[in-house]
Parts: sequence; C-alpha cells; structure tokens
Amino acid sequence: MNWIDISRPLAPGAPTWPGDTPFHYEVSWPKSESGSVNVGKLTMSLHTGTHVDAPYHFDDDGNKILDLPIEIYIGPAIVLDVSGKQSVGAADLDGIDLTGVERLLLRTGSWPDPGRFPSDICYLRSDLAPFLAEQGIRLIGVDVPSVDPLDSKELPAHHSLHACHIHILEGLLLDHVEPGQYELIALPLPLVQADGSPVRAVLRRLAQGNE
Ligand SMILES: N[C@@H](CC(=O)c1ccccc1NC=O)C(=O)O
Ligand SMILES: [Zn+2]
Ligand SMILES: [Zn+2]
Repeated sequence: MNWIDISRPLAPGAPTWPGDTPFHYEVSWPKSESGSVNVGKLTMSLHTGTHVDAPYHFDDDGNKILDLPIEIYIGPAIVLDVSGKQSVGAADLDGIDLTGVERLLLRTGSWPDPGRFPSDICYLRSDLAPFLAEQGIRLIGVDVPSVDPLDSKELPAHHSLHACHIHILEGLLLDHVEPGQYELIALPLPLVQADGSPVRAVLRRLAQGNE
C-alpha cells in the first residue's frame, strides 16, 4: 500500500536530450483492423524520463542492461535533500549517517520545469563515488537527466561511480517526496543489448524509529 510514484510520465513532448529521439506511441494495429485488439508501438530514447544507465552507455566494454543485477533496484533507500547546491561531493554529505544504506536518492530540485529539458543541473563531483562506496552504497539516484554536467563529454561522475560499482538511476521525480527512509522498486526492462532502460520507479515509506 501507499506506493509513491517517482517516475516521469512518458508522453508525446516528454523532454529528451537535445537532438535525441522523440517519444512516440501509436496504435499500429487498431482493433478495427485486427478484429480483436489494439496493438501499440513505441519509439523513444532509452535516456528519456526515469531510467537506468548501463555501463555500456559510457564504456564500450561495459555491461548491458540485462547483465545488471536486479537486486540493486529493489530494497531500502534513503531520500536526501540537497537542493540549492550547484554540485554534490563527499564534503556535502559529511556528517550524514549512511550506515547500512545501499541506495541513495538525491533530491536536487534542479529540474524546475518537468515539461522542458533543464539547462543547468546539480551534478555529482567525482570524489563522491569513492566516499559512497566506502559507506556501502550500491545505487545512486538523481532527479535530473544526468549525474554529470549536461555539457560534459568526459562524464567523470558516470565513470567514477562505475569504477566504484555504484549503479546509476536518473530522471527521478522527487519534488513530492519527503526526505527519509523508503523501500524502492525501479526495475529496468529485460533489454538484452541495451545501454539504458526506462523504469517505473516507486517508493514506500519505511517505519521510522520515532514514528
Ligand atoms: N551521458 C548522459 C546522456 C547523454 O550524454 C546523452 C543521452 C542521450 C542522447 C545524447 C546524449 N549526449 C550527447 O552528447 C547521461 O546518461 O547522463
Ligand atoms: Zn541516462
Ligand atoms: Zn547518465
């Protein structure tokens, strides 16, 4: 019960990376023709909306989506508010107790208009990954299209997270979520060769010690 949807809706006009494939859905075989059912077809970039990156997205030798362990995308997660920061590094999380936390979702608040691709986002500095890995984090989620600056070609955050075995979830919608402890489900599709996958990401509040 009480699952909170933290996925961005996929509809015509959904914001994409500049120049990327627009989202398109159509009923390609209508009931009037098939005689029994409407059958839909979908065209989209795998990096539109709420999605996971496979390492292959930024490393030709990296794992593809179906190679990723599904247990990463199901389980307890912390939502942390970091809004107002231009970037997040180890120093920004100093003093925050992440003991036993494997999944960390950052609410940056830096995608103010969900109808348009953002122009400037809060990104992760490359000293964050080793810091998080040391604390036992295995998944990082952000409410923006990338963990790196939008114009980055080197993608230092993607590469450092990958080097530290931390999986990447992007494009979450966290505006309506209070910081705290949750159970997360955000499963990628079983796309065998893919560099990314849309996910339906949901949270359910876990009981707090003092509630
Ligand atoms: N690296 C970005 C995605 C990215 O750069 C991108 C995604 C879709 C289409 C084009 C992209 N970059 C082009 O330079 C990310 O996954 O965070
Ligand atoms: Zn992506
Ligand atoms: Zn990415």
